[in-house]
Amino acid sequence: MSAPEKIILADGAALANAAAARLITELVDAQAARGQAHIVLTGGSNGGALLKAVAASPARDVVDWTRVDLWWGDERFLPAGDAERNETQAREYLLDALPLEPKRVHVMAPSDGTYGDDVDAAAAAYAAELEAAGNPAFDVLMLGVGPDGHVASLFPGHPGYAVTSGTVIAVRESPKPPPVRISLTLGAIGNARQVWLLAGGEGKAEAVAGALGDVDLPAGAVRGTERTLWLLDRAAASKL
Ligand SMILES: O=C(O)[C@H](O)[C@@H](O)[C@H](O)[C@H](O)COP(=O)(O)O
Repeated sequence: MSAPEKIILADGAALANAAAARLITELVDAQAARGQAHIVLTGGSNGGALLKAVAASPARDVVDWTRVDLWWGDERFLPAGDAERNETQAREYLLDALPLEPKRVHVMAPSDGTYGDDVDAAAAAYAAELEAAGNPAFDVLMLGVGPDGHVASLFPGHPGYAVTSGTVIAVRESPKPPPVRISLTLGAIGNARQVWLLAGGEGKAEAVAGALGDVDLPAGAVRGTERTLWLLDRAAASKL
């Protein structure tokens, strides 16, 4: 478990660019050390901006994308191709432009896929996929932070936050729409070498201050084994 550290950037654009540059470097380092890299993507605006910044970076070509495994921290349980799916957005912002190995792109099932609308079966299938890959220690796991202090689809006071076993859960009645989701558990998140929390904008300031203070929030509960890094802009850091 690593103690939280923070880096404060001027604004949202600087936050996205700094996180993108850092991600590219970490991917290169992980591949040099271990031959491959596992990263976990997040939904949300800050995670999306990071992916767009990677897409726009000339440095992205130093990564061997054919040896990157992509996972998701959470997914909105919607039909394949739905514009609100985190997968759909990630493909549009970055993935479609990369020479990825399709079998290394580990998407959480849509609501009209193999498991139909059975979100429990879809969550179990993702846990099985992680297990089949050896429950990898993710090199970098990125998380957006909600104004209520949620990360992935683990919401304060919601049952998923209290789950202490297993790697993947089905989430119902999510306070943030859509209501049905799939999420990594706190335990699975804690298996990452590096956990990065991305938060930009004034709307996040209270959650950031609470999570880095002593409020019991999912954003404050996550830790990487080697590093827990908050990447903030000035507005999100304004209540620290
Ligand atoms: O699927 C999702 O909605 C998320 O993965 C969620 O956890 C998100 O990252 C935060 O809500 C922050 O989102 P914003 O960056 O858009 O505020």
